[in-house]
Amino acid sequence: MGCSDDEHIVMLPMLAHGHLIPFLALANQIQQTTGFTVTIANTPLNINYLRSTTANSESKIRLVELPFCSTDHGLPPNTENTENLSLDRIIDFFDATKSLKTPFFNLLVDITQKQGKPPLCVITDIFCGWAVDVAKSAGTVNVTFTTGGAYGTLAYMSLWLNLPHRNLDCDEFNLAGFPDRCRFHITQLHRFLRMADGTDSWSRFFQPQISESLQSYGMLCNTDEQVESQALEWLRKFVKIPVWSVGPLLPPSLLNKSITSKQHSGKVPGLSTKKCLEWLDLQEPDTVLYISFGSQNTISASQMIGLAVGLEESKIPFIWVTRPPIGFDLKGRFRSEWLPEGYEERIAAVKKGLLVKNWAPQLDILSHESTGAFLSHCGWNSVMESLSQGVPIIGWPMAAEQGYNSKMLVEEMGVAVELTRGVQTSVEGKDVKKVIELIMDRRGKGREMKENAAKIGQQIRASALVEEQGKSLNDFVTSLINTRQQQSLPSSNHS
Ligand SMILES: O=c1ccn([C@@H]2O[C@H](COP(=O)(O)OP(=O)(O)O[C@H]3O[C@H](CO)[C@@H](O)[C@H](O)[C@H]3O)[C@@H](O)[C@H]2O)c(=O)[nH]1
Repeated sequence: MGCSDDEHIVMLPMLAHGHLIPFLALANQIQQTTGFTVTIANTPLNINYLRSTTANSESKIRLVELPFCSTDHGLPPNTENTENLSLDRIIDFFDATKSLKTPFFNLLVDITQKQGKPPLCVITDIFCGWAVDVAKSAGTVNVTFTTGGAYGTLAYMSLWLNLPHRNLDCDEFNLAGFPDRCRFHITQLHRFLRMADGTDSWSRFFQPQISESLQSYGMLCNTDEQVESQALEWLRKFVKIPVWSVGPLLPPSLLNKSITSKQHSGKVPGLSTKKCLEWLDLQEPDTVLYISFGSQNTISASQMIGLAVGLEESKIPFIWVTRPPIGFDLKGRFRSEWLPEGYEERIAAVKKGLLVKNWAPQLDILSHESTGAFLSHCGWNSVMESLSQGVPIIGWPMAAEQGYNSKMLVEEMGVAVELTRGVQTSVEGKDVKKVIELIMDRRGKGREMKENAAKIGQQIRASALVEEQGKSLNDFVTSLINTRQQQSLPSSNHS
């Protein structure tokens, strides 16, 4: 490869749970594959969080704090993460992250002085387009990392850069980067994107950050060449910079399918993990519906009632991660009045349902043999975790690129059915019951989805092995080193 292990790569994830974790997983892969020093920079509370998740592991990743004061930007004290921020404030928070520019530059200068050469590259989030210039000023290059998949990332970028839904009379439209057959629908767009016109605060943040990030040396995408071959082809054409697929970055515990409470993922299970696994052990294989909306989303109060009614009427066993509905403190106490009267007692009495407050051991649940389907907001990590276990999905996309992930799962992969979109729709018990019956049906459409998910699951588990991802990472690192060597040659050698 023509490289030495004294190389250094510096990473900067966006300040959000769904981004920190894939960055950490990528950092570990790079470290294991290349032996390079890898530093992750972020704000103090996020570094603390990363430190706590790596405390008992062998991780050799360096974690460096960058100063950030949320109140300087009119945000609540100690806001360093999108979690618990209302949607209206998220764009102010994203905007505030641009203040990391100077501390990040100073970190690169410091590393350069100590090592006698600049880092090989910096790997930053797709929302940190400003890092392209910072990397250049520090004598290195920026590589942009998308924590989403190829299809979702392409749709997200193209929509923000082109705003094709503006000035249209109909609700369906084509999108640059996709073939004509992939028609998009206005309801697949998040509320803020739907209203964006290029002058609003969301456009003013996303348009320059995305277009600047496309000036990077290359892009890393959290997906696999086999799983998203077509979408990767479209993405490469659109971004016009090299794209390396380095994913899906899944925890090793998911790579061996099917565990029960007796052979759980290795850690000593916490109380909630133990409870969930023991409950799952009581159920028949492939019968349980798992319901969760990721790390930071919840649904509206009326949707919660509709979902509860549908679950009860369908009579299937389920585990539901419940959070206070929209408008209430997400970390607050869950009140029984948010569910139909006597609900929790009734479902507990018939041992049909388990409500887990706020956070569940998702990986353990999805890899349990009793789990048969997942009602999900279609965040990319949830999608890959579910499919890696051959578990088909009921889509309920809410924000970010989730609507496009869901579209791909339904139209391209045949592994999902959509229940609804967003948090403003009305969800009726009978509609919930209908999609559950469809996905749990082990004949017809349900069986087809299950079989497709099983096939994709095999591909994902094979490609998520360290050696497989190592190939793509080696390729990426070799390209960086060759480019640096070519650039340091005397100019006469270029001619
Ligand atoms: O009760 C829970 C809920 C979530 N998780 C874990 O939290 C992660 C959630 O990630 P994801 O499904 O991607 O959802 P978000 O946290 O909402 O992810 C954000 O980041 C993703 C990656 O960029 C995007 O695809 C999403 O749209 C964006 O909302 C997964 O690893 C889950 O296993 C749990 O372990 N327990």
